[in-house]
Amino acid sequence: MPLSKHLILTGFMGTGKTTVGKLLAEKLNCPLVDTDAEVEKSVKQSISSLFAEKGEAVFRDWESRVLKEVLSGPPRVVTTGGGIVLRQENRRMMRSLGWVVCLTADRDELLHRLKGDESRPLLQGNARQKVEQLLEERRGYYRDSDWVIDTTGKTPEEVADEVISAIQKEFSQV
Ligand SMILES: Nc1ncnc2c1ncn2[C@@H]1O[C@H](COP(=O)(O)OP(=O)(O)O)[C@@H](O)[C@H]1O
Ligand SMILES: O=C(O)C1=C[C@@H](OP(=O)(O)O)[C@@H](O)[C@H](O)C1
Ligand SMILES: [Mg+2]
Repeated sequence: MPLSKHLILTGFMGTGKTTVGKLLAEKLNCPLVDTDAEVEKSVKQSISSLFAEKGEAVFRDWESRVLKEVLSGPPRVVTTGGGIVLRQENRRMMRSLGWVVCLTADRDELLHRLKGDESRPLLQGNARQKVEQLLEERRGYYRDSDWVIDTTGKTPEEVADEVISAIQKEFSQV
């Protein structure tokens, strides 16, 4: 199904953006891009090693650059990193060029999904404390979206179907 605008997934780490985005792209038969994967391709290193070598600010610059480039292309399912909402320019671009669907999940479910994960530099160490602090800092930004979908207790497949039915009215305008 052709999209008339980007379908952008935002939300905290572990809410399932990357997983659900893949299912959405399959179900809608449309192209998919993940901003983290694009950053990794551009810098030719993993996000963890980019954070370790250059720090978060350099990652954020790459993230904004990649978002701008992705959103200037044809409509796609766009999965983002959880911190993309931190910059106002990113939030503005996403709201004006796409439908923004924010995924959420209960804190305990996030911790369960992310347990033992070593690929997310911001959660290394005391993950519970870091999740709580970052959720608190970002809560307002995540609310700035067209739809908020709670994924707690749902399979990725169920979440993808819920996203599709939420935006169905808009699809029929295509
Ligand atoms: N709805 C879900 N229920 C259970 N586990 C999930 C769900 N969505 C994602 N996961 C798992 O949680 C982890 C993080 O998912 P991921 O898609 O990478 O999240 P994000 O991109 O939002 O950080 C993965 O191990 C994934 O398999
Ligand atoms: O929330 C964040 O600041 C981040 C989320 C990660 O993406 P996911 O949300 O896909 O895990 C990745 O962009 C990076 O580790 C920073
Ligand atoms: Mg992801």
